[in-house]
Amino acid sequence: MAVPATPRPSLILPRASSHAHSQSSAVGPISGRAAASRRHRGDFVFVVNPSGANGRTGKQWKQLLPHLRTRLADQCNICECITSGPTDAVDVTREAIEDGADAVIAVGGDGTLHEVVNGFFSKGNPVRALDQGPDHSAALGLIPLGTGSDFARTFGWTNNPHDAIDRIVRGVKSKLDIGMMVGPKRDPHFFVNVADIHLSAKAGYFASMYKRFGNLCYVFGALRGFWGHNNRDLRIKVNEGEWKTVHNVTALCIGNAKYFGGGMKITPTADPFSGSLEVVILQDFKWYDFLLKLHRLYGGTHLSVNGVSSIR
Ligand SMILES: Nc1ncnc2c1ncn2[C@@H]1O[C@H](COP(=O)(O)OP(=O)(O)OP(=O)(O)O)[C@@H](O)[C@H]1O
Repeated sequence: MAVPATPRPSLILPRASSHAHSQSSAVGPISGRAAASRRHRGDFVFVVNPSGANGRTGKQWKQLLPHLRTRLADQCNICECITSGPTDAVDVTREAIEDGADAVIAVGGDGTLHEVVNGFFSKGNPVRALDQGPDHSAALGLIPLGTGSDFARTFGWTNNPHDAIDRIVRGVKSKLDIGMMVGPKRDPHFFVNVADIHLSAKAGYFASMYKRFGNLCYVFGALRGFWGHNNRDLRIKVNEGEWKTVHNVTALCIGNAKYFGGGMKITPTADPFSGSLEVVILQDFKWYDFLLKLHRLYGGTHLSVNGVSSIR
């Protein structure tokens, strides 16, 4: 699917679902001071995870808020929502959009962003404002302040919140692909970065115990994940092809964007504006293979390593 190339988008509009279609109701760029006073002031909701980056997100947010208010004062009303625990950001986002928010901005890491993205949907459908016209849409935004903040890396963004505020003030928007996961009985679940199965999913789980070590938490999490890990045969089907068995799978990663694990460029050719996903499969990896090939993972040069394959 052709998507206009937009340099470094600051606010991004999720496509309605998967890669199938795009919303036509993108809001235009935020205009200058004079025009802003004549037209609707946007309501921007900042969903902040105070526990992100081992508690650093909450502290940074407190320092940032006065600056943010000054920078955005002319453009929008600012609403601050501090999450109370896991999954809270999903509900807060849904409520904000139903109440007519013009943008919901995740403040934190990839976990917070993931919850905010899922708040844009309910039972697989885009959430809509209750008393705005059908043309109204809410934008997704990000102030990356997490441990890994891996989604932001694909755009070359760092954890510098002042840069993020500059992007929000500039107000450039772009449509973004969103991946969709459908289980046998559950509502669809959406992802914007990398979805993964088996060892790397365990690594993400265990990494949460080592966040105090910064990005290294993902390396420690992976090594912990290898403890008692068995590579497994998986049956997979890609792009409406035939089902095939892939033997001794260590991890299977489906990338809409390039990075996970605190800077590992796991799906190096993924592009969230391309309309397609990249699938990378690691086969028959042991913990020592992971350590020996770690530099290749960080550099995104692992696709030529034995036991690694990529499908688009
Ligand atoms: N108030 C809270 N207390 C504890 N946990 C929370 C709270 N709010 C959100 N969370 C959970 O914290 C998880 C991790 O947060 P987040 O992703 O922002 O930071 P991080 O893990 O440091 O960053 P990254 O995922 O980029 O490495 C989220 O997935 C969310 O479920």
